[in-house]
Amino acid sequence: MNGGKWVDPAPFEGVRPRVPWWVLVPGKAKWVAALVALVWLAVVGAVRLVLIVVRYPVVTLVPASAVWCWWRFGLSPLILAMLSLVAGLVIWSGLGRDSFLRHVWFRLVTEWRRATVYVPRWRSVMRLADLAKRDRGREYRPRLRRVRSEGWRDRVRVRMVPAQSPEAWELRRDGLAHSFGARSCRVRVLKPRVIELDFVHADPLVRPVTVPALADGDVDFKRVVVGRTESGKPWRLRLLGAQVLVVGVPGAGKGSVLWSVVWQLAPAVRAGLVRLVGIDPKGGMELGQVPDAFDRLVFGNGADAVELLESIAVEVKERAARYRGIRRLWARETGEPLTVLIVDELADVIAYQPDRQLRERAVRAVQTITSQGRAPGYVLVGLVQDPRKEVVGFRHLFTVRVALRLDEPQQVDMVLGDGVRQRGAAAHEISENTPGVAWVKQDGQREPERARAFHVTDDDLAVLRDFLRPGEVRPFPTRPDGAEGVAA
Ligand SMILES: Nc1ncnc2c1ncn2[C@@H]1O[C@H](COP(=O)(O)OP(=O)(O)OP(=O)(O)O)[C@@H](O)[C@H]1O
Repeated sequence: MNGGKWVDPAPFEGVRPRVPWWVLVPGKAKWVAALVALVWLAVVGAVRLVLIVVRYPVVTLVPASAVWCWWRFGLSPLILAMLSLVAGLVIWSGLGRDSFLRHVWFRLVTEWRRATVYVPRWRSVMRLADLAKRDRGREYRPRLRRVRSEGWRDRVRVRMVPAQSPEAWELRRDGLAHSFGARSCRVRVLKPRVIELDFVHADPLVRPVTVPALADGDVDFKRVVVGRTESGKPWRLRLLGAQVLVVGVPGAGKGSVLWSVVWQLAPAVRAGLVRLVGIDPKGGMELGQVPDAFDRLVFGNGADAVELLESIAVEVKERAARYRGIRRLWARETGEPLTVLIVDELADVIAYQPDRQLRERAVRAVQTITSQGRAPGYVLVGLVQDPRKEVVGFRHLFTVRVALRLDEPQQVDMVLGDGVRQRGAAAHEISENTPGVAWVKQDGQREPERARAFHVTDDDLAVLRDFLRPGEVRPFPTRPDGAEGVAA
């Protein structure tokens, strides 16, 4: 009222207070919900803690035990315990270097590198490499999962963000390697959305691999050991049911792959289970070193070589016809030897032969052997320097491809197939100082493997010659009871 006159009050302009939704929940339910949330947080926290302790025991358990020991017993017992621990580790490293490295040293390096390299740099590298994405204000960043150091490489597991493909990582391999202080980086797919990055710090194949002792014994033709892979496992080369192409520039070590195969097959050759046939267009410089290993051997790339190829192609067809409907793959029960045809410098026979007719006959025979020889037990191991299409036009018929040192990156694609170089198979970067090192790709296996063939020295070849002396070679096993058919 103002002098008896009504004045409207000013409208209320205050902001109506907004209360969170849970304030409206009845009191009892609120307490129950809070309790459930607390228990949930405690469980998640405990699980995470256990995971951290299991994954990184050194940086968690050692300081925790030290603090407990100090608190419980005092400083002197702690120092004594530490000294005993160090002494124990030194003795362990002396007695069992490998187990010490695996269980102690590499674990330490793992935890050190995770804490000092990967965790601190991860976020910024992901952003700068364009591997983290933003959508409606939210950042999607690849998750850094388990890290495992093996001395020469760090294996870093990553969970990709949605809609990301491994190719996005393969394209950034070099940048990632530089960012994390590694010499190179390779990408492997583990399962959907999870990949593993190999950050390589050193080459574990710098030292030559010596051949094992020659001894009679069974040879598994699907897994013939011809060297060592970079993870320290035997390099197993499939021969049975495969055709093998070995490519490398001069001096890359093709000879060592060839002789590693012969070395491992030698007991089977002596037992008559394997028949080696060889063509050496270089006049016998290579295969002529152990001529007794071969059932038939031709030096040169002329008519003799072509006739040999044609006779093998005829055998392939004849054996395939006999096996048809009875067996799908050669086995020793057939009583017939597995035939391994080794052609050193295949291009000399099928591409560089100046006589067109001879060349075409050789190509036809080699194509027959590679395309039909798998089931009846005929394996071609072909070695070439130049993988171009004009030289080997039917590379796809070789199911196992070995790329030793090559000159150009394009040659790697030619030998190993498209996309394999992108995953890290850099055969063109193999050092001249490590002959025998190769990238191997087998059909049906996504990831290529890096390995080094045995170093078969002249002395080893002398041992091989001795082992395969003619007197020692037994006759090929005849078919059971001279039967025409083949046992199933
Ligand atoms: N696996 C290996 N480990 C260590 N040294 C090797 C290995 N393979 C080859 N070498 C060495 O590298 C050199 C060249 O090897 P090799 O003659 O086998 O190469 P290549 O590719 O067959 O060459 P070319 O095409 O000229 O015949 C040789 O001195 C050999 O001793």
